[in-house]
Amino acid sequence: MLQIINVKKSFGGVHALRSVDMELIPGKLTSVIGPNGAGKSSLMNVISGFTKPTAGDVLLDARTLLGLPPHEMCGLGIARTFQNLQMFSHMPAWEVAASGCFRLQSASRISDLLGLPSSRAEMRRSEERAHELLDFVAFEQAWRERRAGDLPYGLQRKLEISRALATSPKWLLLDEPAAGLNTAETAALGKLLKKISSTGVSLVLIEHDLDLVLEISDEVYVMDAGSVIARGGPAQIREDPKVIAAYIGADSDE
Ligand SMILES: Nc1ncnc2c1ncn2[C@@H]1O[C@H](COP(=O)(O)OP(=O)(O)OP(=O)(O)O)[C@@H](O)[C@H]1O
Repeated sequence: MLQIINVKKSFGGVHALRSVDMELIPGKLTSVIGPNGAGKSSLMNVISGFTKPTAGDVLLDARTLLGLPPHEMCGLGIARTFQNLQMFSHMPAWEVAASGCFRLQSASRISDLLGLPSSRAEMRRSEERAHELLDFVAFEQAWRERRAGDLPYGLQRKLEISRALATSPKWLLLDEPAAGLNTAETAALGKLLKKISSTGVSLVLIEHDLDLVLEISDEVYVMDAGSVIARGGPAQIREDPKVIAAYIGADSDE
């Protein structure tokens, strides 16, 4: 179980997270929604170790994740996606997916540098695995040699998901994967997330798109102004007056 215990995060006088508690159940698709400024990204950054909370703890199976370097988070089976692929923009798409495979490799740095056979075999395996994952996310063959930075939004999102899946995560944290997608792309994304969930990966979706979240989630947390204001299944959340006031009300003001 992934537990968020009494987590607070302040930036100067701004309280991005005010004592947040969550219990995320393995094997489920859990979403966190909320209006702009609710604290969703801050929460994602705390869970994934990107930023330290001002107070509180994040536990995976009763072990703290705070202060762990990225490779240890990865070793524990935690992966996250980012909203943009800036750091990979110059690489061909298939190579971005393959880059996620490297934690699984056993060839040493030295053999990498010297281009020795063990390393070359690992590279080939990574490439094969990358293409399997790109097939899994339905990333069209014709785009696989293109630079990641030149891809349309929808394909960038699929690529980012395949890169994260390449680490064989137990937990996959997704940072607003529907941002910038049109209706058809969002529907396809929903199907893909359900498919990933059905393979046993625990998904945590930070998302702005209420319809998507209510369609695909097993459990939903609703945040507003740094606090959790509701938790429940989609049907319960849809009817919750606090959610309607905070989230749908805020949306209709935009
Ligand atoms: N690095 C930062 N420095 C200062 N304030 C920050 C920082 N990051 C977030 N905040 C503030 O914390 C609050 C919560 O922001 P956060 O980005 O976590 O919300 P969000 O729910 O992800 O919003 P959005 O949907 O707009 O991305 C906001 O008031 C924001 O301005």
